[in-house]
Amino acid sequence: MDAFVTRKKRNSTPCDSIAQEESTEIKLAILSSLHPHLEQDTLLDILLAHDGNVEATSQALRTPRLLKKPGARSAVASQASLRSFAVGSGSSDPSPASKRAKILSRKGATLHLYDPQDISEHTPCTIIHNFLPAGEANSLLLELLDEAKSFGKTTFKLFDTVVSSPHTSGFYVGSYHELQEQKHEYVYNGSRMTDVRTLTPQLEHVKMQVQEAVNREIQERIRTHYGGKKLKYQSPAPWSPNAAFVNCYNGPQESVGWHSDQLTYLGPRPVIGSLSLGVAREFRVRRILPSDDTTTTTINAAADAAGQIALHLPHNSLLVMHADMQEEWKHSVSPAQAIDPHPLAGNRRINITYRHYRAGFHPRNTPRCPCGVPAVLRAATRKRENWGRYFWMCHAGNVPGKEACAFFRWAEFDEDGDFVAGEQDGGGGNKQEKETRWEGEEQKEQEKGD
Ligand SMILES: O=C(O)CCC(=O)C(=O)O
Ligand SMILES: [Fe+2]
Repeated sequence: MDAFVTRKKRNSTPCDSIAQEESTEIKLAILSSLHPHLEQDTLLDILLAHDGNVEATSQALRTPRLLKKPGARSAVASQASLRSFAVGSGSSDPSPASKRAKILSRKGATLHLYDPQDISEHTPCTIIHNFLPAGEANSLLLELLDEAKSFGKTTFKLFDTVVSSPHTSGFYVGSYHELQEQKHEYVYNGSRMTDVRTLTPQLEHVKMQVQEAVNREIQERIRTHYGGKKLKYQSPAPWSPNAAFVNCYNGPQESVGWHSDQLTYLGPRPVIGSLSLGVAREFRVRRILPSDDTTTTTINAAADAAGQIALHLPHNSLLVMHADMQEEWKHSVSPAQAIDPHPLAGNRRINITYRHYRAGFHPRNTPRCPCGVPAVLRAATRKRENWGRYFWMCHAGNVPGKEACAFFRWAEFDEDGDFVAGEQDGGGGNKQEKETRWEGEEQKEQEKGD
């Protein structure tokens, strides 16, 4: 960890401000892995109180009397239903929507939403309770509890520290051919996946039901939230999942920290169908706020943490994360103080995220950086002027024994989120020359914007 904490700042590159934003997430990931029983908000508060110093924060957490009192602590606001609030309020403000917006904008508060209509109105998600016939949900739960016995924790390298996710997971694809491709061509956090499985007949069967429901919800979302037109870069093709990540959270302390799902293989504006089984847990979402101040990373992080919304995901609920989710919001499953055991699962929660890996984003089609590791696709969220743009960057920093290089390239897509002609870069050719040219151009572009 020392290497990370005392890491020297690199020379200014186009992705420096992005790296700074990332560093708060990384610090939180390290702290989460060292103190898995603590909520991300608490870790963030204490990290801020220790000026962003991970080592001091971790030391203080090991010795509670050393804790600096954070200046502004997160409040927790519980609101069973925004609708009942709006109806019951005697305020002179005529618009229920503006009343809701006021509650939602309360900085530092966590708002608990249960009602599907509230969730759909105020988050980029929709929820369907009692999604599968009860017997089918139970049978899938039992099968996946059994599968989960052999799941592992995802570990990844963050500078000199190997961090492992505080839950276990398994990855499933549709065919043996896809399984081989996943093992030998795809790269996650700089490593290859060794445990890839084929979808069980039950996972396949449920996939078809999820597919139908998600496509219906996408159309509804377009009608009710996007003014009748799909989002720019959202794929116009029907959503057809071809992979599933299955997560197992064994006990109240198992969790997943704040993140957005990787866009690298899903492409921009992806939609994800997420089915929860077993113990009910809290799924939190918060908006990503752009910030134009590159010097106060920790303050930005605090602003970022404002206005969390907690959704409750009971057994047999399908959550659709819509196309406005990954680029504009982050999500997490926070550790719970207490849970209600489930009759079949005990303390365990199973979550299946069905995803569509786009053929155009197969690693053979996407840029590789000079270190030979496929580049990672990210949405620019740091600076207001770059909002809505995407970039490819080196992910070698997460490969054990490799240093990240300075590779950075803005990504360009057509209206439907496919690469524009000439952008594809899987075939080699004048790759090095092209990359150097791109980097130079983007450096200039960035300087103009600063
Ligand atoms: O467990 C969940 O509900 C969410 C899991 C998740 O965010 C993920 O797998 O990326
Ligand atoms: Fe996720």
